[in-house]
Amino acid sequence: MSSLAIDVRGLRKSYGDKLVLDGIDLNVAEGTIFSLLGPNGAGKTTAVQILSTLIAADAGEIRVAGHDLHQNPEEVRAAIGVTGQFSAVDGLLTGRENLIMMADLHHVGRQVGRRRADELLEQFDLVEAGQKMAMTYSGGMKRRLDLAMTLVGSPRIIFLDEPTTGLDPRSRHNMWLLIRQLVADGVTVLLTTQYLDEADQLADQIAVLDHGRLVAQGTPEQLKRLVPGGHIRLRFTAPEEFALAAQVLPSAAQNEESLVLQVPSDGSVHTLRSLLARIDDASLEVDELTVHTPDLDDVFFAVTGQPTHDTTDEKVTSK
Ligand SMILES: Nc1ncnc2c1ncn2[C@@H]1O[C@H](COP(=O)(O)OP(=O)(O)OP(=O)(O)O)[C@@H](O)[C@H]1O
Repeated sequence: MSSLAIDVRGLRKSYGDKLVLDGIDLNVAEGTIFSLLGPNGAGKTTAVQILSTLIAADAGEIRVAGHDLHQNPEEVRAAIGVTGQFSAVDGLLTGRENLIMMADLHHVGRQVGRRRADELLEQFDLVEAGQKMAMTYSGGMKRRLDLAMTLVGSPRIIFLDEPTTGLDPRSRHNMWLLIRQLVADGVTVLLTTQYLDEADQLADQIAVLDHGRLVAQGTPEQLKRLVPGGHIRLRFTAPEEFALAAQVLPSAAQNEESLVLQVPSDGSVHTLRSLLARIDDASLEVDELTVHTPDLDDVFFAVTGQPTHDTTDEKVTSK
């Protein structure tokens, strides 16, 4: 038995002329969280659908839970759970009934099924809600129930396809706690997400998928090292101070509207000191100075050449 929960080599998939996965390799170690990160349409869902036996690949060697996916799809299915973007929750059933229905599908037996349903309602903070119809649930509750339903069959590997898309910050945070708990209990999680902070928060390993190709792979820290430095952000109140600073610091990216300069920086104290010296020498009145270490947004930009959709920073143009 290998210690890889998922081992993929040369996975390819096209829809007609459209190449969706262009020969990707993935190694997911048992008991870890692996995040497939990419923008809309990158091929994340397609990869999950293939790995969970829902659709067939055109090419590639794939082992999931130690089983060859082509030769032993039944064994793979028995070892995995999938929570997709489209919920399996039946709105006309109560939360508890949904869980019991799932237990029946897994043939776990009546008593065991009911006990498991109650344990999961407890674990997912749905004890009270468990008696109510799922159609009355909030988005966060529905996602929790959906994940709980995935766990009824005690899978060793769980595929979570964008588990927090559309959730408010608190519900996202709750979901993260639950996902971490699953891994602490020994489950392996393959998680797709468009959210850099989610991959950063949860993943042991991240693979960045763009147009069907893996453009970067590593731990969050390794990926951040791809973008040395980050920047120091200087904000001014007076336009003339901003203009003067732009002359003194020609390497800085400028945003004239918000009077902000971004000076590239390797994050070292030395660089910060020399910047402060230049500011002092030119007697610049800086309203605010902040140091930004690189985050996954920077990585994403560096490896795909495009910003992520949820970048909230003001627009800063390079000179
Ligand atoms: N059944 C299909 N037939 C034709 N094209 C498809 C089909 N399913 C997906 N595609 C295309 O394959 C590409 C990858 O889609 P996929 O859903 O895997 O991306 P994704 O990274 O999961 O994006 P999202 O975040 O929007 O779910 C897209 O261009 C999509 O339009």
